[in-house]
Amino acid sequence: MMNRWLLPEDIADVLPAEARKVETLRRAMLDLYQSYGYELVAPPLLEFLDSLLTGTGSDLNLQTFKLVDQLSGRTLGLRADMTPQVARIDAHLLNREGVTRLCYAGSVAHARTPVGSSAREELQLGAEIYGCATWEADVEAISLLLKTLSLAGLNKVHLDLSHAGVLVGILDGQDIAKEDIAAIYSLLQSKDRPRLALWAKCLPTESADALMALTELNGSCSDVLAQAKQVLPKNKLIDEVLSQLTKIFTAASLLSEELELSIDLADLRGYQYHSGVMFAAYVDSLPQPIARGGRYDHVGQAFGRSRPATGFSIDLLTLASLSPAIGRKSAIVAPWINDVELLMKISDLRHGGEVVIQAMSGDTLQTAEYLCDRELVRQGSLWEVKKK
Ligand SMILES: N[C@@H](Cc1c[nH]c[nH+]1)C(=O)O
Repeated sequence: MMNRWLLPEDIADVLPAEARKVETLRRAMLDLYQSYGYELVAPPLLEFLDSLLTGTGSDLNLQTFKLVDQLSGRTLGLRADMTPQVARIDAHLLNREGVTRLCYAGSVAHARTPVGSSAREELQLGAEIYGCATWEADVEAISLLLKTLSLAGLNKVHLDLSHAGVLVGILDGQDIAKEDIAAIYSLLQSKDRPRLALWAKCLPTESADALMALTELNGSCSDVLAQAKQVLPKNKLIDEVLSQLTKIFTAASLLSEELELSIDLADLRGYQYHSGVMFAAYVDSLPQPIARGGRYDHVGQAFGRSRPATGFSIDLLTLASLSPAIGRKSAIVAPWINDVELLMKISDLRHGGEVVIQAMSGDTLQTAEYLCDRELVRQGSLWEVKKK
């Protein structure tokens, strides 16, 4: 007989001790974001596909599960990323003029398992800043990301900076179709030098050389920035890209002593909606980035209001799996009998923060999360806590 509880590939249950860890981290992070003035939002799990994907690229479309709405007959998308939804909330619903800080935590699903991962469902946690076009917002996002990792016990972090505008700057002034730019972008993402060289042949020498040089522009920030100034074309867009990267690198290097910073100008791992500085954070024992973020100034525009935007997101399930274990909470065992004194005592203890488990008949109290090291025993007419 078919196993009825077989789960789809790369979809899994989260069992008690792990689920508690995830929830403890979720609460800690949302409190942290609140202490910085971020407001919590909760966009829906499902939306009409066209609005869910407004202002994003084909990469997010490929990642999105689709289903038919029985009420409207229209196609719905199950979100694969909450960032564009939060941009919609800022652009459309809040309609504020100044800087808006929003945070969120919710499930997202990927139609295809992301490279290097073994899960198609994530508990995405993130923080986004709208209405600030300058480096302070990017640095605040990076700083909050580092605090998030540190609160989860991960202090040794490597941050790779990149910029979605480099390619635009290299191809500036060339008559190249949008689809061709997307094709070059994905070759850069996969660092496919031979096929890039074929594309480069169609470009003027300066752009062709810069495109090929891009795949080598990675390493320590100051070296890469100095080299980039020499090999990339000299135009306004490239100047802007390099000056933004310099500002962010300088400010980020002051954030933590344990932070290692590097630049990889061909590391275009972000989604196609990213438009400016992008970053990816790496920790030991995970080959793929633990968190990603960056600028996406054009998503709000697609919702009718152009707003500068930057932020980061991280999968809480992955974060919890790398975070040191939380010790088992100790608990008090009480009998399940009709006794008003006992019920009052239990209520007081729970109110005071203790875990009290009332053992039912035949209950062997096998819990992954609680260590039952004390019990409630009757002393005359009173109930007292004694060591087991
Ligand atoms: N949601 C993006 C990261 C991001 C958040 N904000 C800006 N960028 C991702 O999953 O790659």
